[in-house]
Amino acid sequence: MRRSHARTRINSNMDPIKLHTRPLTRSTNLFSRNPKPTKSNPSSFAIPIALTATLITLISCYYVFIHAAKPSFPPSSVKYGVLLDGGSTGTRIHVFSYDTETNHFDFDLGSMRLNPGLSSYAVNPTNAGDSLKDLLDFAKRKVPPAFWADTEIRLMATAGLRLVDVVVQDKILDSCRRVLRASGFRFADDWATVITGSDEGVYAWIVANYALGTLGGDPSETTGIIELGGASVQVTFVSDEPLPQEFSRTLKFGNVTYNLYSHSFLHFGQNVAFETLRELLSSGDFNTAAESLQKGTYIDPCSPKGYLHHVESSPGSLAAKIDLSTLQAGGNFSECRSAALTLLQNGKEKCSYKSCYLGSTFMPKLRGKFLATENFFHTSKFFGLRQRAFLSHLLMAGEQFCGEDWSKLKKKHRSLDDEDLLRYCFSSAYIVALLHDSLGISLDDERIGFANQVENIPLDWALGAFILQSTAVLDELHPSWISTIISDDSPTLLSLIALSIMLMVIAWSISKWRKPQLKTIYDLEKGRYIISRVNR
Ligand SMILES: Nc1nc2c(ncn2[C@@H]2O[C@H](COP(=O)(O)OP(=O)(O)OP(=O)(O)O)[C@@H](O)[C@H]2O)c(=O)[nH]1
Ligand SMILES: [Ca+2]
Repeated sequence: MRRSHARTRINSNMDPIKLHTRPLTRSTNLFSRNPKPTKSNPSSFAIPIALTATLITLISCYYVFIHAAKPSFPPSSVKYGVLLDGGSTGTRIHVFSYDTETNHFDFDLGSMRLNPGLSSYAVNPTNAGDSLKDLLDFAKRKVPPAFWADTEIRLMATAGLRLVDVVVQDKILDSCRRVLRASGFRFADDWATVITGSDEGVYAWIVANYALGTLGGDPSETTGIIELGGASVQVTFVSDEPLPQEFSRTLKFGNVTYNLYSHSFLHFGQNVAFETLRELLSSGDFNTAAESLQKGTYIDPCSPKGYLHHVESSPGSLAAKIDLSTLQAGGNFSECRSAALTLLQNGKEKCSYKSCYLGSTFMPKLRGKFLATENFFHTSKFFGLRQRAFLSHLLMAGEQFCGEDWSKLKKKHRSLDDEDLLRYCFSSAYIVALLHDSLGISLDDERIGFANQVENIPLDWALGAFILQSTAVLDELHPSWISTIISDDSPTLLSLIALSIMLMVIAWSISKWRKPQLKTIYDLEKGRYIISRVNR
């Protein structure tokens, strides 16, 4: 075939390949009129199709006969962890897992809470361990038995036990150690301890920034935490101020160093603060603005009018029952707020640091964004506030609640028991006195987010402790995209499908690349069709 002639006449950049076809009329499109079907070269298409079919068959076989058939037994790369959080109002057990291959944490294997807390065993400390048994049974239902012996269990007690005399603390912990040794999980006696408030704050900071994806990133982009617990308040955030050693924590994640201020303010937790305030009011040691109506009775501005006080015990301390019958409910938000502020500022005159915002304890100026958790969250949720709500909204809601008559409040909130409903006058006033009057957060500042979780990650300091315990190098902590996108039950299968799709695309493009682009053209000189290759 004359290449040059064929080329100039038909299309100069075509290399004709010789094939017999039928004549073409003038008006016909070069490609129409179904020329006699040319016998295509089977090898040019069959390869990618065969490859793809093989791949899909293999994957289906894998999934049907291997993956799906195998018992739901976690891979050996999975490590379980059980952590008991010994809080002042209750003890809760958390079961977590961590896959050392995918860096993937599973936080929602379950948690269970039992009230009251360990500190309520101060009067009979040797029974404290028995309070853990139901919690341990719960954990054993979550961890496969084959993993129990390798699963570490730790008890970390917080403010509730910090308030108890050290001798009693040890008796309570020994009773717990006895039960934990016999639990079937892996346990060592020094894994049952009262952790420092500073550690508690650091663990909470870790889980918050892990959940926000800022752990391992720029320190100035991290988020601080303020946790209002039952017996203590934790404040932890990155500070660029020089910090006295007792308040300073340095954390390294990968090549990033975080200089943290971290402190736990004991007695400032909401439950203990409320009990302390009412104790002071009932003994007449607290000069509130409102005068008592008759001798021997005192106004309680933090309880809505019509609420009847009764004899109360204070969990977590050795104190005997307090007689609150001398109190008369006189719900008044601003008076409750100023009474709360008096509590928070108690001892400020003894401040020996550059700045003390709570009592006489050092705290640098708050900087950046904060997540306010636990009671901050519960109270904001009760008043229906948005996550990033202004304190001014809480102030208005608190004023209305405190000023409402108790009988009306009970009708409006039938599902809540009296003690739960009562706390919202004090908690709203206490939070404004804490965050605005003491820490200086303005009433219209959006820096504060009220939350107890970020997406599906609970902001439990226990989780932060497990994260530290499970991973040596935290900067790998943030899970890779593949482990966050793919659900836990089929990472392998989904990645195989992703792989096969990729291979199919590669196979297709190879076939396209190798398969010559052919055109059917009519060679006038020869009076017949030929198929020619298109050059790129
Ligand atoms: N309003 C409200 N408060 C709740 C609810 N559940 C728990 N709380 C309170 O929220 C606080 C829970 O914070 P936690 O940190 O768990 O308290 P804790 O661990 O027992 O106390 P600490 O030892 O100080 O940490 C406690 O003051 C509880 O009384 C709830 O559903 N509603
Ligand atoms: Ca707590």
